[in-house]
Amino acid sequence: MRLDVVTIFPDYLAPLDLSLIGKARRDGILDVHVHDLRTFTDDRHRTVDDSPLGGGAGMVMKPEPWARALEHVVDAGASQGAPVPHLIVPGPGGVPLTQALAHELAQEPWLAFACGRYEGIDERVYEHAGERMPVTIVSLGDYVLNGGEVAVLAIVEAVGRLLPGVVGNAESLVEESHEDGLLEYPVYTRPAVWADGDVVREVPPVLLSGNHGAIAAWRHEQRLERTAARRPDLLPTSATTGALADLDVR
Ligand SMILES: O=C(OCc1ccccc1)c1cn[nH]c1
Repeated sequence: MRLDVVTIFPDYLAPLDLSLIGKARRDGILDVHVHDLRTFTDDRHRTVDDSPLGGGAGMVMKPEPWARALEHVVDAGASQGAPVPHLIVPGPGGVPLTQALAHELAQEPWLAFACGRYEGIDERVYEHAGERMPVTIVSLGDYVLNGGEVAVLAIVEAVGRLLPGVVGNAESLVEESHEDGLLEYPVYTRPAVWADGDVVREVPPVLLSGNHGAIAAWRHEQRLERTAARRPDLLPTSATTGALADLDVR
């Protein structure tokens, strides 16, 4: 998969050289290109923003540098088996990033990311890009960041880890939170009995029983309880009125 990122803070994307994503790049699974938006300005001050027309606080990102930058990305990556990338623009007003969306994006040969800053990007950039490539505004959640770079790191990690060969043990991708609509169960490791100062903390005995059926059942129960307690919105309504309704969830 080819990834292009356009930003005024290229250094913000340095973490993409680390850990699993960094290894995926070295293994040739990911081909990441970061572009500095200021490369595509045409004035001495390399201006990327200006005051909002119609008034209001803050600054808006100018359209011309973005149009030039996106044209450069399309020209640079044309050999991807796709003539254009799917442009992802992080923003508070976008569609929610979900595990389902991450799986969809992981199927694509070429993604490009536009990192907004200030009060946002001139709306005509979305129109201009939308005439040339698919454009999706993606939100990480209902809060406001100062720019899209942090969101791009999150989206690239959520998508990249789904690509074959990136996560060593593909088993660990199954039964995660949200993979099948339930939160994950609690996990434990040695010591089975932890002397935490003068408090002794033990692991649920079922996990030491060797009874894999009982362990699977206990884990499923834990996932239902946690989902009912923390994210009832994820549960189908039938479940909340049925078996779960009388669960003692704190
Ligand atoms: O703030 C966000 O994106 C950065 C951004 C983009 C455009 C203008 C200002 C800030 C964001 C919040 N949830 N998901 C993304």
